[in-house]
Amino acid sequence: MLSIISGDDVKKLDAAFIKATGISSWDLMENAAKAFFAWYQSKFMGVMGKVFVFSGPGNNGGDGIAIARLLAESGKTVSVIFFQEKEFCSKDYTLNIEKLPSKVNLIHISDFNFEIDENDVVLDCIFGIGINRPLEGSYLEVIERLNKTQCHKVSIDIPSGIPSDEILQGKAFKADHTVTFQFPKLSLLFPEHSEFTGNIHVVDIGIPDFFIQNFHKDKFFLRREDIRKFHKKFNPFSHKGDFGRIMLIGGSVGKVGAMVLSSKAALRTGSGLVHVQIAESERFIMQTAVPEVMVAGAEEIKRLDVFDALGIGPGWGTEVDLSFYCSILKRYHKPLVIDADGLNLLSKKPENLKYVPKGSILTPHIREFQRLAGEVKDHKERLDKARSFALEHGVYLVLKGAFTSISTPNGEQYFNSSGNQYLATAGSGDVLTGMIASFLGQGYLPLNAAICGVFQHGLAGEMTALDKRRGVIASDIIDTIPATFVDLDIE
Ligand SMILES: NC(=O)C1=CN([C@@H]2O[C@H](COP(=O)(O)OP(=O)(O)OC[C@H]3O[C@@H](n4cnc5c(N)ncnc54)[C@H](O)[C@@H]3O)[C@@H](O)[C@H]2O)[C@@H](O)CC1
Ligand SMILES: [K+]
Repeated sequence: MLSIISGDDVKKLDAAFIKATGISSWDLMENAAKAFFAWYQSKFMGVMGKVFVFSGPGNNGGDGIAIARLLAESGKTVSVIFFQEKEFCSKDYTLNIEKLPSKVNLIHISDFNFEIDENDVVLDCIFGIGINRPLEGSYLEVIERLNKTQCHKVSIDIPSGIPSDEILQGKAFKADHTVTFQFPKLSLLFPEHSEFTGNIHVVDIGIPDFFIQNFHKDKFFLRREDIRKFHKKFNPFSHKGDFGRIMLIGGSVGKVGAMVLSSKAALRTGSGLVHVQIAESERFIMQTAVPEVMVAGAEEIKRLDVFDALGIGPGWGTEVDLSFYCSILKRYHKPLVIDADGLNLLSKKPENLKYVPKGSILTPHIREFQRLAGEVKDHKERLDKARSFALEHGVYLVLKGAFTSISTPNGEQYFNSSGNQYLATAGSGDVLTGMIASFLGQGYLPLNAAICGVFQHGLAGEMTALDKRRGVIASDIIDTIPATFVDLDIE
């Protein structure tokens, strides 16, 4: 898990790391340049064009000069386009200029002719996380011109113009890829910036995560290698009961498909027993579609304590009797999952939030969260609101979207790295509800259930998109859930 720290803290981190290890700031820049170079070799090997490195006056520009050297040494034709004479640039920038081989063309921006081919590569090293005001003057003109140029575009650390932790004011470089150092900067995860960041890649520059955690402890980026440790181990003596008995509640007339998807997803995630409570008239559809589920009668709804977890909301409709809903919330004393209409019904009467058992997992998408918690001006404010909502109500708030965030009752936020745009398909959220409820029913702590559910849902989306792309439907995601256990090597 990578800690996400603020731009201001990165400077303190660098200083502390340099002091503790005795390495120089130049060495750290060299690590960054080498990490980028390794990424470039793996991803851009086949791109034969020239490389244009646009270098600003700070350490982001310095990274660019060091990268230009490594690329030139590997045989690439490289030009560095600079804006400021070295006297006005950072110390490590200047040191790197002195090490630049003579075969690198060093061109002042005012002398550059912008003859860039489609196959060429532009590296954006104009500004990094040290940007402290909107772009203007020649920086703005150059970036606007580059944004209109057809070629491969890669931003180093962050697209120039975007601040590390805030929403962009004004213009920024539009990259196809952003290669960011050590951890993703918070602003790279904002939907407002997706047109600038392109694909985001995190490369390691050798600062151990425990070191970074000294500076910040409440925002984390979840990666594939982190997921195993959140999983529970089962053994050959485990029986059906160990895999949990869950109850899913929802499925009004015409919307029972949502429960078909949730219950199948729960079974594919490993639940031992899945009961559903749906509109009586839909019973036949349900049992035909998923013979493995048990359709609950009214008496089972009375005895909620026998279930290891509940999942409430998929396809429930908003005409549900609120006193029935509240009686479920009041009588169940363990964490449960609430999604879709289960959330919309809470938005109708927010005072009912007090009946939601502590540690429950709420899974709104952006619009559902807005109904629940009110309007926000941007994603930064939305994340702040998600954090305070989780703290105030003692719940885990899974805010769905690209880089789904999980806000916890103690103020932490976890950002997911798996998934793609193809998950935005009808029923995809119902699948996630089934998966999280399943893990919860298997005895996972709520945080672990949310993390494993969110990550594997995204991973299933990635795996199924390999041969289906925009043709992915929710049923494909369900079919791929078992393969995610294999892929992650989880028993
Ligand atoms: N630990 C890390 O993350 C490391 C970061 N490094 C790099 O260092 C970068 C940060 O370097 P800096 O702090 O020097 O910041 P920048 O390289 O972003 O540039 C800051 C400089 O630009 C000026 N400036 C800011 N906004 C401006 C604007 N709109 N117009 C004109 N001038 C403007 C500032 O006054 C300052 O001189 C990172 O983004 C990364 O690329 C690496 O070199 C090594 C280690
Ligand atoms: K940059």
